This record gives sequence, structure tokens and C-alpha cells, in this order.
Amino acid sequence: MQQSCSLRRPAPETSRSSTRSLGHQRIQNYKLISLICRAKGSRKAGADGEAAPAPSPSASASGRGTRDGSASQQRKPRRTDAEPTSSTTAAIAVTGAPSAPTVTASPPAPTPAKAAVAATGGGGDSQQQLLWAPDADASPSYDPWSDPRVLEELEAREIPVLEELTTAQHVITVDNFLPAPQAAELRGVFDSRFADPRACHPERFLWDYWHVPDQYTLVRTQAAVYFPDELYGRLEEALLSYGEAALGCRAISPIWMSYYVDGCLQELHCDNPHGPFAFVLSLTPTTDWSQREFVGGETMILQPHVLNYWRNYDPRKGMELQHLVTRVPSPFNRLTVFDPRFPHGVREVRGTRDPRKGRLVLHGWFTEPAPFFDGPLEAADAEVALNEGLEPLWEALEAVSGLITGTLIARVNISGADGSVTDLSWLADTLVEVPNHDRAAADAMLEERVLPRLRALVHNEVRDCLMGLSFPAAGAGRDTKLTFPIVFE
Ligand SMILES: O=C(O)CCC(=O)C(=O)O
Ligand SMILES: [Fe+2]
Repeated sequence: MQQSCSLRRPAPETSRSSTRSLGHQRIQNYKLISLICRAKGSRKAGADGEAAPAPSPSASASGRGTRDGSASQQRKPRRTDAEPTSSTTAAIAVTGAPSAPTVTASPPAPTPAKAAVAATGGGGDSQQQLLWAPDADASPSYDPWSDPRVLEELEAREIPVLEELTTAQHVITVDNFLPAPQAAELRGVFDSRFADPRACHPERFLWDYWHVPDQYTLVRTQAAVYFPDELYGRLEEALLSYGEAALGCRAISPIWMSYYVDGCLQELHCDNPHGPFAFVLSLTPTTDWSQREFVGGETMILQPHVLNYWRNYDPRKGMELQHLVTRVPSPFNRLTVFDPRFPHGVREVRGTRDPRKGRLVLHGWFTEPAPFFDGPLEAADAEVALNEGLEPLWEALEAVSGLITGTLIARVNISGADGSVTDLSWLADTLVEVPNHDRAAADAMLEERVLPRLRALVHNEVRDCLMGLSFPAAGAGRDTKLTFPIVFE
């Protein structure tokens, strides 16, 4: 959805003592500008100060662009004003949440290989589980890297086959996202304001009936304006904490709240510039989606194989909506996180005209993927080691420039005792090989090279580089976590 307007409140200034942000100004100083790998020949991100996906026009006016580097050093994750393959892998995962998450989806088990990979994903304290991998029937796709003839030939030519180290995840759901009383309180505000349709009070008039013909029809407001400050603050904090811990994103866009009654919908669209991850937190009044008092209302997201349709085309198979679109229900207190580059929308709601019975969601984007340290190692002390250590990675990634797009976020553990990197986990991976890949394949053929498996190449380069970094030992002897996002435009 386009953010045509935004309301700002100052970013909260209280900081988590153990969390330090490099901040965007600092990123330029640290030369981490190469975080964004652009297509060959285009300018490098950061050359003119932009170090993250482009925000919407309204965002650049008042958001990231105004961020002060020095002040942001100690700032905790924050809200910004910033307004989704060729990958043949996709997954719905359910992540651990503060209040005993429940897994409601039970799609087919993943293949052993994918499951093994996913078990190492999710990093940090989160307990990310891969619940769904593409169904071979629904998304027929040929993977040369598991074709025994290809593997045999490569082996004969002594060409190593790189393994993917993570599974791409384009949709994540977290049930019971907020502590139950907090979710109930938010819902309670909405219910109380609509309780008596004849009562007239200022809060009734906070809503915008948003109708863009053939595209969006819904009723929306800004959550920061709608909710009492304290309640809004806790909501924002919960989303910021999740974004930082699970996605390496240190900010969120202003939170929209929208309700959908009969006829409301969002037609397919893509939110490419708004941030690497979209979120939808449902306040729809039922935890059992089948008990809702309307039909429709699911988030619908085009399946990866559809975006690669001809490559996977099978003349013997027809397809219906369920094979083309993933429909994600929004039961009460479910957080859905998805890759907003994928064409997506909201299925038309039918059956109720009462706001209290309709679909109600809080939504926006996680933004500002940026490196940050959590622990005793000071960013300033790590600067030189980080810059020098990353040089070979940027050189290696030049090779995939323009051939891959998406976000890869790793978190490493830095030993407090000797500054070595002892462990790496993957927080998020939305990397997708782009069709330029065909051109690269042709080039490789002409040069008698074998084009590597690009996602795997990136994973391996990032892992090898990060695991090889060496930092100064931290005084306190305690370990430090470095969260490290790489955005490929
Ligand atoms: O409400 C949803 O499920 C999706 C929202 C969305 O795509 C948007 O606001 O751009
Ligand atoms: Fe959207």
C-alpha cells in the first residue's frame, strides 16, 4: 500500500543499555556502504548517503534522511517514516513469541534437507521452525543442483557444488504475538469507541475511508493517533523488539490500523521501496479464523513459482487459486511478516458492515536493516577490524551484482575472551536469483565456466568472511553479538 501521508512522533530516546547501533551516518564512515550491492555499472549505494532500500517520497522528506549519526549511536531501535522468485524455495515459518506461541498451520513437512537448514535458522533466542516448504505438486520446479546427472558431471570435472546454508523465507507467522492482555487492551479501545453507534465523540472521526478505484478500499487510521500514548508505545516497542531480534531491522514505519467491512480489499500490489519486510498484526475478533463473521480477509501472496511461471510450466497440470496464491488468515493476535516485493493483497471481505465484526489489522514495514552490536564490544573498537575484514566479501559479492536480490541477515557471536567469531546463525533470507541469471549463464557457457548456485555462493561467502573476522577482545570478557544485514537491490 502506498503511504500517502505519515504522522511523526519523536523517536523514543530511552535506550537499551546493551544495544548499540552503528547508525546510518556511521555506516558511511565504516564503509559499510557496500551493504547494498547494485547492478553492475550503477552507482554504489551510500555514495550519496543512502544505505538502505529507498523510502517513499514522504519518508525521504522526514525520515531516514534526517537521522543524526552521532545521536543514533546509542539509540535503540526506532520507528521511521519510511513507507516483495526466481528462488524456488519459500517457507511459512512460525517463530517463538513472548506469550507461548501456538502453531496453527500444519502444512506438509519439509524435505529433510530443507528442514535441517531451517533448524539452524532463526538465530538468537528465537525458535524458528520451518513448517512449510513448496509442495512439489503445487510448484513444479527443476533444480539442476539436485539432478544426479549434473552432480555427476561436476564431480567428474572436480567442480565443488556449494550448498545453500539457509532456506529463503518469504512469509513468517507468529501466533500470540503480543502478551494476551496487551492485545486485548488494543482491541478494547477499538470496541469501546464503536460501542454505541449513536454516541458522538472526537475519536469517532479519526478514520479515513481510503478508496483508490480498482486497487484499495479500506478504512484506515494512524495507530499513533488512535491509541493512548502509553498503549501505543508498548505496541511499537513489541514490534521494534521483534524486528531487531528476528529480522535485524532497527526501525519500523508508522503503524497503520485498518478495518475491512463488506467490500473492503486490497488488490495485488508490491511495496518494494517501503522496507524489506511487511508486517500485519491482527486484532480481528477471533483466534479461530473459521469463526469470523465474514468471508475473505486473508492476506494473499503470489507464490514464488508463479513468478517463475514458464520455468516451471507443466502442460499436464492445471492450477487454481490455491496453487497460485498463498492465503494467510489473520486470526486475533497473529503477526504475519512477509516479503513485500511479492505481489500481494487482501482478499475482499464480504458479509459484515459492522466494524466490530470485520477484519482489523495493524500494519506497516520493518525498515533500516543495519549492522549493530549487542554486548560489551564497542562499535568504535570494532571499526577497523570490521572494515578490513569485510573487504574480501565486497569483492566476492561484486560477482553476483545484479544477479541476486533480497536481504540476508546473519548474526555472529564474538568471543569476549579473544575477539574471534565463534558462531553464526541466519536470521532472515529473502534472496532471489533474478532472470539476468540467464545472461550470466550464457556468459559462463561461452567462457567455459560453470555458473555457481548463486544463493549458495552468497551464503558461503558471507559465512566464510564473517567467521574469519577477528575483533579486539572485549574488556569484560563477555561475548558480543553482531547482527549483520546485507541488502541486494
Ligand atoms: O493487511 C494485509 O494483510 C496486507 C496489508 C498490505 O499489503 C499493505 O498495507 O500494503
Ligand atoms: Fe502491501
